[in-house]
Amino acid sequence: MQWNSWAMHAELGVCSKSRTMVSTRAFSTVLNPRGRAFSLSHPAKAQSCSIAGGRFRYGVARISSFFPKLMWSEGFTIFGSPLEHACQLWPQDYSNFCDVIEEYEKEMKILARRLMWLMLGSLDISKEDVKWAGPKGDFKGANAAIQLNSYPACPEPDRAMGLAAHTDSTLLTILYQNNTSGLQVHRDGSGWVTVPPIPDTLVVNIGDLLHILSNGLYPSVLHRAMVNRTRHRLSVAYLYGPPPNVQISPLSKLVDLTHPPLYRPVTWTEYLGTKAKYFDKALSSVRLCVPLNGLVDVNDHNGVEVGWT
Ligand SMILES: O=C(O)CCC(=O)C(=O)O
Ligand SMILES: [Fe+2]
Repeated sequence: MQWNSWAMHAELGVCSKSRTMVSTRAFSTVLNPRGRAFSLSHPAKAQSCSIAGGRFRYGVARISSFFPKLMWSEGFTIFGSPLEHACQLWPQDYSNFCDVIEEYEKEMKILARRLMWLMLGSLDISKEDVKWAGPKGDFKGANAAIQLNSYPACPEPDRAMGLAAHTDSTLLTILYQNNTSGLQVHRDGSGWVTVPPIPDTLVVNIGDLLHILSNGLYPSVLHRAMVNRTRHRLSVAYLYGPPPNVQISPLSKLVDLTHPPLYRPVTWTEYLGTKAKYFDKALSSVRLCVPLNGLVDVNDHNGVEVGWT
């Protein structure tokens, strides 16, 4: 199978079961501006920053600290079960939110594993080649988080940015967008390309860890989110990564004399720390040598301006 390496539209009919479509539709209820998460009062959202040791995080994008201006967005990050926080945010009625998140998480985990093996299989990588995937190749120890993003309508969309250009620190990210455009990916030669929402379709973005694992054969995708003058945009990112303390390095089958390992081994935990410190220079900070084709990492943005005016 030929994969488009910058972003893939994963047709749900092919890659998953119809239950995932139910889940994505249910998001309209739990995320709708007049519905749930983002309609909470500011104190309630702020409170969710501080409960239960950061398993549920509300706030501005983590990458905000690298930019002088605030981004036009807010987000909830959910690690593991949302139950404890949802109980506190909606004491009378938390089960719908939890049910949708938990069902979605279950479906995404299955889809992420399938996508991993489709992509690795295309490189001739089999279960024996990825020890940390486990004897059954089910990536049992894999870790994931769900990131709910909200981009309110913006009166001056040309002067604001929803989410500035970045690559994800994941193996892959499976993205659901509501019916409002905003996601753009960067392609060499073409510049910023809009990835419009297509009903019942998810977008798959390659993250930095798959870039490392594939020794650059699956380059991570530089992407950003624009805002809209009249429409409130919502997106849900399923951030999929390896077990936090497993060393990720270029797979030995992909390395030889003419294809030396381009990156040193790094754990997800370590890489997240590196990203928090170096942001767009994170991937090159773990690079061992320049690829023979001379191309630098997309994460270095190939000279692309990551800010906005
Ligand atoms: O909202 C989007 O389309 C992009 C979200 C994103 O890039 C992220 O959550 O990392
Ligand atoms: Fe992202």
